[in-house]
Amino acid sequence: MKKITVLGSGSWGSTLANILAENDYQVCLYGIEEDVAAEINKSQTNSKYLDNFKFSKPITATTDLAEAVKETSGILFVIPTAAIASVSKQLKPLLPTANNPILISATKGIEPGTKRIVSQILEQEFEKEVVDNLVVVSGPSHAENASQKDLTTLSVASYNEENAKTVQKMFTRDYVRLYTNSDPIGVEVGGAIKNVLALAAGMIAGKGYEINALAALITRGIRELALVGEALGGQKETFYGLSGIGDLIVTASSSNSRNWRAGKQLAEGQNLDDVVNNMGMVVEGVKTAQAVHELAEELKLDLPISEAVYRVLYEQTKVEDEITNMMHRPLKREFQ
Ligand SMILES: NC(=O)C1=CN([C@@H]2O[C@H](COP(=O)(O)OP(=O)(O)OC[C@H]3O[C@@H](n4cnc5c(N)ncnc54)[C@H](OP(=O)(O)O)[C@@H]3O)[C@@H](O)[C@H]2O)C=CC1
Ligand SMILES: O=C(CO)COP(=O)(O)O
Repeated sequence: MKKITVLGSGSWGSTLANILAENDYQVCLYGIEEDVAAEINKSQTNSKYLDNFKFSKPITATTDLAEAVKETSGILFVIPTAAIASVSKQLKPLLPTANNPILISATKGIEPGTKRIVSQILEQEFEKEVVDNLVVVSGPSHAENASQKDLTTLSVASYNEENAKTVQKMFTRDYVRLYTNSDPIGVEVGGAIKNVLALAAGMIAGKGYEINALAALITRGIRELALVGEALGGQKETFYGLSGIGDLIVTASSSNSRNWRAGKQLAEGQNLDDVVNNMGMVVEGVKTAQAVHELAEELKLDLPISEAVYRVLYEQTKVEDEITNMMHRPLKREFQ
């Protein structure tokens, strides 16, 4: 039985760990919370992050990184973007060289300040050849739904096609279908930027707007996602696939989205610190909104929705004022 290490014992880490266990991998889930690891080892549940969920086949959990990666053949990153650099630094001296484990990232975000996507963070922490073999898994997939076996599709992207095919097989189930993709940058950027747009979707819902507004947000939003994605080196068609428009649809239309819920709570008048602290799970769009703002300034990109989200988060502007301003922008052609 091949061992796979999953870094991150939250909702998505547990869901992906379960799929691997169902496919007969020996799964070791690493996290920083002793109580979560103890519960998983005792009862095969993770009640802090997933309701009505039990691992289908036994897995083990640990807070010891060295134990987690010992003799592993694959390492899956499912921790928040903000933790990728520090965990990679701890991981580097522990990496088993004998079996050269495949690295996989399911984390979705852009780091503010450095404006790095996850693969660029990993590239600076590990040798280049490690990252050339990296596989990115992303797409429309709420943990709450996939863990209950809702039909789920994902992109699996790598410059190394063999690795992409290997990971495609690792996660394939009768309820999970994956498509290989050779544009990891486009897949990563789509997965990160949709979180900012999902915050906006939650904000319009919080102000009582309905399906017309949501359709406008998704359609004008995908334009922003594609603009940033192309500027960062992604391929246009990727943004109209599962990791782009697909993930934007799921995240902008479901109350299972942490980003959508955060946007709604902000529009209802809660402050950002309370929203983030009370969520109990990572809201990646909050930091990514700052990174996207920095990218918009540097690359001179016109991103009205993302910039409105940034101002609500970091300049305390009111959602209703941002909506009014958006609707009163100069009239223009749909396609410039
Ligand atoms: N949830 C979902 O449906 C999906 C999430 N994703 C992406 O997956 C990533 C993880 O999300 P999700 O599972 O929802 O997040 P959660 O908040 O549910 O879980 C993240 C886990 O990582 C832990 N963690 C934080 N810092 C560290 C660290 N330094 N070392 C080890 N563990 C750490 C957290 O612990 P603590 O809580 O104590 O901080 C928590 O257990 C995000 O990038 C997200 O965008 C992608 C697809 C679907
Ligand atoms: O990435 C996700 C779904 O594909 C999860 O989005 P949230 O982090 O907003 O819940």
